[in-house]
Amino acid sequence: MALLVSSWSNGVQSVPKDYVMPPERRPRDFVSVCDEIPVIDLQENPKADRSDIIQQILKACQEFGLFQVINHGVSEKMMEDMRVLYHEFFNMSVDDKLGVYTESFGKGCSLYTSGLNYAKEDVHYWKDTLKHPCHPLEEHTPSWPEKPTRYREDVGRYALEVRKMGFKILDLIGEGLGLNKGYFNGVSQEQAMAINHYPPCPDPSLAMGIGGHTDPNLITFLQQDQYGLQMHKDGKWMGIDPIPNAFVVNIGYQLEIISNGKLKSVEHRGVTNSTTARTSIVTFFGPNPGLPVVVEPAKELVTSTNPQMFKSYQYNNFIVDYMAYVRKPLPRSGTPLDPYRL
Ligand SMILES: O=C(O)CCC(=O)C(=O)O
Ligand SMILES: [Fe+2]
Repeated sequence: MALLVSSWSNGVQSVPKDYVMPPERRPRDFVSVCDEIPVIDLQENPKADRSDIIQQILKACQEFGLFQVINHGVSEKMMEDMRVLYHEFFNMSVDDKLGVYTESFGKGCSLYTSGLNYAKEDVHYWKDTLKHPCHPLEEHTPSWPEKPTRYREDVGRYALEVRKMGFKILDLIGEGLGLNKGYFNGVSQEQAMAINHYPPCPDPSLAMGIGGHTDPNLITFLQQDQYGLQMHKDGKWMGIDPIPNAFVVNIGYQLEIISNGKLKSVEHRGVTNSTTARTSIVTFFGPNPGLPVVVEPAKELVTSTNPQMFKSYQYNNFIVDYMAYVRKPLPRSGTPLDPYRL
């Protein structure tokens, strides 16, 4: 438990040496917040009908692999309740957190620190994460934290609301790509949450909250309370403006493959700051990583002028390869998509 950054970092004056990133992995240059990242209003009105919204989403997924949504249907009250709940969670006593604490990332519900393999890392990330599966709820809520006492009920309701929003957005993407309605149902049975907590860091220029990575799943929805998220585009890191009550939506590897390369997955990372703790509440949709779900470019998108770009494969195998890739020491060559290209 002593390992959790939130349990030892309060008041530290300097970054401990096993958290000081080598120069090439530091946040480096000042990164400005990018105001080109699309903010899409999901509420249909006379000015923005469904086909307008679909076009905006597709364009954003092709150019950026990431966008923000507002008027998405998840109530502001519920988003605020989540912020308060997780603030309380990460400020609980060590004893209260012990029930879900694990030495490293694992299956089921776990509270762990840094990256996916603390023991084997040469340098650690300035982050603690609580993560757990969410669907179906009845199967997973018994493994969730018991404290704060409202945790299971409130997070359960949030997970259902985010699920509705998620499928609404997937339907819009599917319609825009010309896929059969419900195409994504078979590749989005898994819904999981990761709540990342980045305590204030005495020198954010030396440390990293979460290193650059691309999500392996289908699509990700992120709620954030402070600046810290950055995306990599055209060789540069760009900051993402935290808009109150918006969700950041980013494309994962599976959606890039299913769209036969039309939609782009996006590399992103999280930096720390010296004054305020930051918490991101992240929901991942994707195939079940424990099952041999077949993923491949949608047949509708493969034509003689648009030949198939990726192989057909089983998602459980993809995840094994992805985990092996992210556990390799840096710098790594290639990307986890390379072995799947045709
Ligand atoms: O905390 C953030 O802003 C990024 C989190 C993230 O990328 C992830 O959990 O996959
Ligand atoms: Fe991510």
